Amino acid sequence: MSLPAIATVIGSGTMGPGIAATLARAGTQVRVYDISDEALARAEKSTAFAASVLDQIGGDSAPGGSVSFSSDIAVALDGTEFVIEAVPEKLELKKSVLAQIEGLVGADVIIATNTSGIPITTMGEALGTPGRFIGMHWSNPPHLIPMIEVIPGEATDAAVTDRLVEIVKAFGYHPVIENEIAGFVENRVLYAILRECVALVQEGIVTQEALDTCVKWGIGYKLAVVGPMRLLDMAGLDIYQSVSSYLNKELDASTETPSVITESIAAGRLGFKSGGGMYDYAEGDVDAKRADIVAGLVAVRKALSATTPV
Ligand SMILES: NC(=O)c1ccc[n+]([C@@H]2O[C@H](COP(=O)([O-])OP(=O)(O)OC[C@H]3O[C@@H](n4cnc5c(N)ncnc54)[C@H](O)[C@@H]3O)[C@@H](O)[C@H]2O)c1
Ligand SMILES: Cc1ncc(C=O)c(C(=O)O)c1O
Repeated sequence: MSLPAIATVIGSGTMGPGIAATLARAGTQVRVYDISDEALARAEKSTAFAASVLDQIGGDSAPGGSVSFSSDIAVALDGTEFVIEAVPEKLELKKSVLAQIEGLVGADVIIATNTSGIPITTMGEALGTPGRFIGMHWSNPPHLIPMIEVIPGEATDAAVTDRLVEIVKAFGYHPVIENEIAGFVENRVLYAILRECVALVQEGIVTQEALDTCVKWGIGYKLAVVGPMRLLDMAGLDIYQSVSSYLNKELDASTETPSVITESIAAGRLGFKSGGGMYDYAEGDVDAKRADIVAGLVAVRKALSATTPV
């Protein structure tokens, strides 16, 4: 199982640095490109931080890996074997970036996208050679969550899917191959959970602190160890039938983004990145919370690696 010798990450915001650090630790020379010099400067720091977190997890660090940063896309793509696009989730922007990439790389270079759920076939329309294009959906934070959704579009060559699975396994992550569907699998499940959680808080059924406690120490902890399909076996399918027969029709089924979210965004409250969102954060609180989350994820990942994969 071999990794690409040289890979390029296009877009160095929330996701790019952790992706770069993960591939570099496995031995790949990673080039990171962004249109924003400020984003590149921030990414240098967050890539170094992600690398230090990977040291905490332990495991092998392959020789030869490195990360370099460039504001010149031609430099970042020169000689590359594998490209991961991680620019904002806007279809037209992604299409134009993909076309730009295609014009600068060799015909055999795989182009992957980290889209959270835009159909791969739709994005692939931007390319003259869509057979080389595939979804590679990392979960945030990408250097800590060792699962990647692999989503071929209608035009993706089977050999490209096979090669991506090989690459994912080579850096020690679990590849999950899926048929194409909007939102893919992980975000369909996550957004079903988030829709119900936000509705319960917005309707005043529960405070957000109590909701977070319930999910973290209840289903969150449990689902980290037992997947939903096996949880059904653990609970009993008859129990699921009884409860779902009266509960499913009560669950939130709204199709719009809830007002508690749109009003927060309108007020400039986006979460950690703006210093406030669902919660308020005083000076230093965001860094402390991020450190707490990283420590928890490192500990849980170590514990889970001693259990069966499914
Ligand atoms: N944030 C998450 O939790 C998460 C998780 C999984 C997947 N994703 C997906 O990954 C992708 C990136 O998300 P993110 O959260 O890192 O976004 P982000 O907004 O944090 O970062 C995007 C970066 O792309 C750069 N950029 C914009 N236009 C560009 C261009 N033309 N060329 C190069 N760089 C450009 C921006 O300057 C920015 O630094 C999106 O498709 C998103 O849906 C995000
Ligand atoms: C809220 C939210 N939306 C999308 C994604 C990934 O595409 C994530 C994540 O990876 O955690 C997320 O939390």
